[in-house]
Formats: sequence, C-alpha cells, structure tokens
Amino acid sequence: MSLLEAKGLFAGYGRIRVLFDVDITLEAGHVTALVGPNGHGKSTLLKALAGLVRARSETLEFAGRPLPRRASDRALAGLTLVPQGDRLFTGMSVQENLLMGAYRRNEPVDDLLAHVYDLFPRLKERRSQSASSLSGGERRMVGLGRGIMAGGALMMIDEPSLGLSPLLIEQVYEAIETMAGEGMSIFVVEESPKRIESVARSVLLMDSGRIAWKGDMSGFWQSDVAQQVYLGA
Ligand SMILES: Nc1ncnc2c1ncn2[C@@H]1O[C@H](COP(=O)(O)OP(=O)(O)OP(=O)(O)O)[C@@H](O)[C@H]1O
Repeated sequence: MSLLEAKGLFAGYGRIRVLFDVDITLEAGHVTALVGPNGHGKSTLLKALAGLVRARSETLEFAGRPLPRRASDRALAGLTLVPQGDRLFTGMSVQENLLMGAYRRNEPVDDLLAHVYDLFPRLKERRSQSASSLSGGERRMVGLGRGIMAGGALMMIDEPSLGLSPLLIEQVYEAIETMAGEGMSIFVVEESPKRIESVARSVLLMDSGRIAWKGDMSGFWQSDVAQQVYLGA
C-alpha cells in the first residue's frame, strides 16, 4: 500500500531551484533509501515533504489524503522528520529530549518511551544525564528516539550516519533495521548506498535535483546510472 505519493514536485530556496519534477511513491512498512552525492537535493526533498521548504506539486498525498500545507499540521498528520545533525536540547536530560518529540500528543506516552528504551537500552541507563554529555552515537540515538516519540506513520531520517565512526554507523543502522523489523515506514537519506543496502528494500537515486533511478535495492548496482554516479563508469 502506498503511504506517501508525490508527483511533479518542484522546490527550492527563493530563486534557487533545487528539485525538478520529482515523482516518488513510498510504500507502507518499507524502508526506502534516498541516495546520491552531496548537494544534489536529498535534504531539500525531505524538508519539502515536511513542509519546511516551499514546494509545488501536482499530487502530494499521505495515507490517501492531500497533505496539509503547514509543517506543524504535517507533523500532526504523522509525517516525522529526524533532521540532519543532532539538534538536541543540550540543557535538558536525555529523557526530557525524548519527551520533546511527543509534545504535540495528547495521550499518555509511557508506552512509546518504554519502546524507545527497549530499542536503545543505553539511553535508558543515561536517561537523567544531560544530553550535552552524550557521545556522538548516543546523541544520534536520542534523535531517532525523539522521532519515534512523535508516534508518526512515516519517519524521514536525514543522513543518520553523518559524522559518525564506522562502528557507530553500524550501531545506528542496526537500530534502524530493528525499527524496520517492527514494521515502521522509513524514508532515509544516505549518501552511500553501501551503508543502507542491507536495510533498505527500495532505493531512489537523486542526481542534480531529479530522481535518476528508482527500484529495488537488489537491482541498484546493476543500473547504468548507479555505475556512472558511484563507480565513475
Ligand atoms: N537554505 C538554503 N538556501 C539556499 N540554498 C540552499 C539552502 N539549503 C540548501 N541549498 C542548496 O540546495 C542544494 C541542495 O542541497 P541539499 O542539502 O538538499 O543537498 P543534499 O543532497 O541533501 O546534500 P547534503 O547531504 O550535503 O545536505 C545545494 O546546492 C545547496 O547549496
């Protein structure tokens, strides 16, 4: 079942055009990766879907309904963005940061919090500690946990591996794999398809603001365009 559908999407910053005629369909319960070199518009696409960058499109539907215009309404509709970098509240504890993810929810969030702590036991151990004292990998996990706390139907994660050591990248992707195993719908930006190939089922390749290839991860490396972009063929 398709969870998010965008057709003919254009976006940019003022007079700078970044995305051109983007068509994407994200399936529910899948991990879809958005890969491609830096500076080609991947973050802009996530922000445009989240309502944080101005965009126009022929179709923009989420769970079968047109997406509202405002970013806060999109978040309430279940579209969660975990932005690039950690963006934690460094004066707050780990738990307070996690609870910030759920600040728009009216119902009790104890179950969600317990779920985040099951997924990231290390955050439970450090729940009272200031976010400023965490390691890079732990900070990234708080970012993911805060996204889970929003309780959305689709989690869009912008380059979770950015700036982390190989070991921490592995841990972060293990966590994303566990989230995927629980049936979460995830759209993840990653510069390197190698890092995401064991987790993602579908892949979109962005090149110069356009979707240059889309399909199953299994067919990605055989595609001419992947060979040109990543192997210099
Ligand atoms: N706030 C902004 N104002 C003007 N131009 C911007 C802004 N943010 C991004 N851009 C430009 O838009 C283009 C696409 O950037 P974007 O961040 O979406 O790429 P990306 O593929 O996600 O790369 P990265 O992983 O480095 O963020 C770049 O040319 C960038 O300079």
